[in-house]
Amino acid sequence: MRQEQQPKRHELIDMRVHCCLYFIRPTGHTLKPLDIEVMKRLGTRVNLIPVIAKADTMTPTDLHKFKKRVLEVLAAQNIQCYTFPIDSEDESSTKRNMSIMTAMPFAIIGSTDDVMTVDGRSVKGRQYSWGVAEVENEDHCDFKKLRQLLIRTHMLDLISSSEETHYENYRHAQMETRKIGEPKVKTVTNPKWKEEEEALRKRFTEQVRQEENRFRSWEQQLIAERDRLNKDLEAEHSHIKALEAELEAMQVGLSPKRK
Ligand SMILES: Nc1nc2c(ncn2[C@@H]2O[C@H](COP(=O)(O)OP(=O)(O)OP(=O)(O)O)[C@@H](O)[C@H]2O)c(=O)[nH]1
Repeated sequence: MRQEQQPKRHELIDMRVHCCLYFIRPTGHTLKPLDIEVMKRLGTRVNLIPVIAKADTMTPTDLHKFKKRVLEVLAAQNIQCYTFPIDSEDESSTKRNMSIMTAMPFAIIGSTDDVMTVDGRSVKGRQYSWGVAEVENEDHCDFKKLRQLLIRTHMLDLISSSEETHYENYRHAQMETRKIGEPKVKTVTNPKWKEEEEALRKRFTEQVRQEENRFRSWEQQLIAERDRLNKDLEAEHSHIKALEAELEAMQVGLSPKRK
């Protein structure tokens, strides 16, 4: 957005994130509250694609149940995940889109190792005593479908929906709350910084309180000293008045004798 506000806009570099793969732990239960909260926030900002990691750690039945539960939670919590139109003019594309969409959330096996299958094929996968979990086998996981979506069939759609939906929403919100050309107000969200900020604020308040007390007692001392000096002054005044009266009396007493 800052690039858009510059005088020269023809060499814009697209720094937007077009897709976010959210890896879900293969717990077999359901989504954690933290997953829900984070996915809720991400879903409104970016094309969010949920992925179940380490799919080889679950049996196909458990995986199926887990996927179902995750989908139910996503729907119940109104979490916005990336979707695309299924129907296409070409029947095979419609079929392909359907198979990709029904695989969500994608269950993935990750490996960079080449291993040997029992039937003698060298594949990317994970070797176990019971056999090989193959990364690119659609019966084992959804890696191929995810790869197809990301870099073959829907890459353009991911880019354009980032632009048309997520960026437009962001732009709209920013234009409503920010004056053109003004930098974005940065808010401190790190909980550790918040703690430090809170501790600093407490220390500052405590120091201010101590200083105020010190000034108050100093003020009391000054007032007491002023009162004492005033009293002394009054006493001196009375003393002088008494002396004056005495002097006057003496002068009155002396005057007739002289006559
Ligand atoms: N069973 C199984 N293990 C996996 C799979 N993918 C990764 N692992 C293992 O999980 C561990 C973490 O894998 P990484 O590739 O380092 O994942 P990461 O997200 O970088 O993990 P962090 O280091 O925690 O950030 C390693 O021991 C991997 O061998 C998988 O699909 N199945």
